[in-house]
Amino acid sequence: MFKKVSAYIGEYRKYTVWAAVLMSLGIVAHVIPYYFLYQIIAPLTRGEQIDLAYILIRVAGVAVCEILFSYLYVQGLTFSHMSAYNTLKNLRVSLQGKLEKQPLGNIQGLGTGRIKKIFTDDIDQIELLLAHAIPEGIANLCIPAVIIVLMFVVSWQLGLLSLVPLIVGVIAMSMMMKAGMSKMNAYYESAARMNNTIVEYVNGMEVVKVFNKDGESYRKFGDVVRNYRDFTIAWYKVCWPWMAAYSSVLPCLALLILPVGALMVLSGTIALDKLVLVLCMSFAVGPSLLKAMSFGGKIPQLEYKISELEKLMDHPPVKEGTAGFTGKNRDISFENVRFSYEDAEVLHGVSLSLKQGTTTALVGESGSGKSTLAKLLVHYYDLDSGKIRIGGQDITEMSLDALNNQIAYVSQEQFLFNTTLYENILIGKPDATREQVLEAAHKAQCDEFLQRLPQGIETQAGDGGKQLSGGERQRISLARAILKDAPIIVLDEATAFMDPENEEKLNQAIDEIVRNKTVLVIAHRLSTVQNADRICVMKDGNCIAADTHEKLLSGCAEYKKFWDASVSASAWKIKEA
Ligand SMILES: Nc1ncnc2c1ncn2[C@@H]1O[C@H](COP(=O)(O)OP(=O)(O)OP(=O)(O)O)[C@@H](O)[C@H]1O
Repeated sequence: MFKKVSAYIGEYRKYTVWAAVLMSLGIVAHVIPYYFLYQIIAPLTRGEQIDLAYILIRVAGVAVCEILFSYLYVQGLTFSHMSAYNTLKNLRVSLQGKLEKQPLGNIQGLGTGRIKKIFTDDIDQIELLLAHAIPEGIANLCIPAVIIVLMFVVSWQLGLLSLVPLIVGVIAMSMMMKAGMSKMNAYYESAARMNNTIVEYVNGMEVVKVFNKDGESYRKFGDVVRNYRDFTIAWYKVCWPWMAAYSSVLPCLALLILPVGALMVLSGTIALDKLVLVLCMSFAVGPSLLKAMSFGGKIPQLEYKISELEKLMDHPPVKEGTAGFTGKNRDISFENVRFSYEDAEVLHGVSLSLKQGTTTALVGESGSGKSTLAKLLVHYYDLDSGKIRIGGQDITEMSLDALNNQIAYVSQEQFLFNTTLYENILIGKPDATREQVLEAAHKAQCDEFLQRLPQGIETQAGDGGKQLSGGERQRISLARAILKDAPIIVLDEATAFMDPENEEKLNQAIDEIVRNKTVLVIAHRLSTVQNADRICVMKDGNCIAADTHEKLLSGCAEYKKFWDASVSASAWKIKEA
């Protein structure tokens, strides 16, 4: 576990070592006062006289040691926290990099709540390991070990006795870990379910309010919260008795040493001042051990969290090459593409070619695989078999960055980041000038609503872009794609939220963006794609025909059926009463 985490410490490893050294020295400073106390008490037990100066010097010694302890401990904590928080930063950055390269399905499969929990809460818990458990735990274990050795030197019998609470404490702690482990996975699974459900509930609040006020979603919410409560209590219940056992046994070393030591003094086995020395030392053992043990109890939880993190990090990324784009042009070919989500194959050997500078439309029933084909082109997933090439180059040979530079993808889900609309458009080309951003917004027909907004393009998009309407979000996404000016454009239902007037405007803008580009467009309304150079008809995960609108009308019954349906739908009128 430490090995895995320490891989992310990097140059801050030495800070963790320094932290352990400083904290150990701090604890030595914390233990020495017990020797000063012994120096005050021991002469009294021997009936010797001590003066005020003798006592004051030792009291001053105690004060200096405690100040030194505080100083060293704080310095140690400073080092350990610098190391810990830099490691957390490295972990988060690395996790983000790895997530970006994973198939989208893995990420979506885990659920937003769970990923959020791993990114924030679970990684934060590693702070406990690096900033406290390792340096403080080591310090708090080393000192009792040294003291117990010293006890053996003073009196092997009392040294042996000091091991009794230690052994009982370690047994209680390991029993607690064993019992806790059996409940821990269920507890964390339930925590992950609760997180996912809460995120789902908040995202779907609108639907819940309209359709489901007393229904399934509220029930599901209540169920996961109750479930989490039950697992938490069950977990604590099995741990508490053992926790109580080691918490009460470890600090009571003096209670054992005093009666046994008294008997030894009476039998002449040990001098009284030696017993006092061992007693004084025993006061320093309990608190340190208790602290070290408290970290021990957290280790299985950390192990679980780190393994969850690893699962996320170690999942194979999509196959990515290292080459840049070396295709000879921007022709695109899908060659016998097969693809499955989990075990269900949804594309069964699709072959399709798109000529550079032409527009190809994908049409077909809902669920026929249009969006999936588009997502495969932008390499969100690896294929089961087959190839996708751009200009003859297999997309798996090029780096994701290189592929990304070739394609602007406007998907069905128009996600905007919670920053200004300007910043949202700028994502398309981070080094663009303000004029270029405004120009892109203008081309995407954003002017009309930007003028309405009090802060125009500097308006905040809100959480996920919720401040804007669906159509407005779509236009901002298009502006992003226009700014990117990539040679290949993928438009997935790009005009889905448009009213007829806006759709007309947007189609003009799209005509302008797509000029001289290789375009793959998905649209349900056939009227929007009838002028495409080629239309590919998808059915049940197959491309059953690919041709021009006219040729398909006469040669493809499935397309004719779609076309007739779309013509009759556009002729629908709501009857006046
Ligand atoms: N993330 C996913 N996990 C599992 N199955 C999925 C996933 N996304 C899509 N599918 C399934 O794959 C099939 C193809 O879906 P896809 O979204 O590509 O169809 P589509 O033709 O674009 O549909 P629509 O026109 O409704 O958007 C469907 O059966 C769908 O249920």
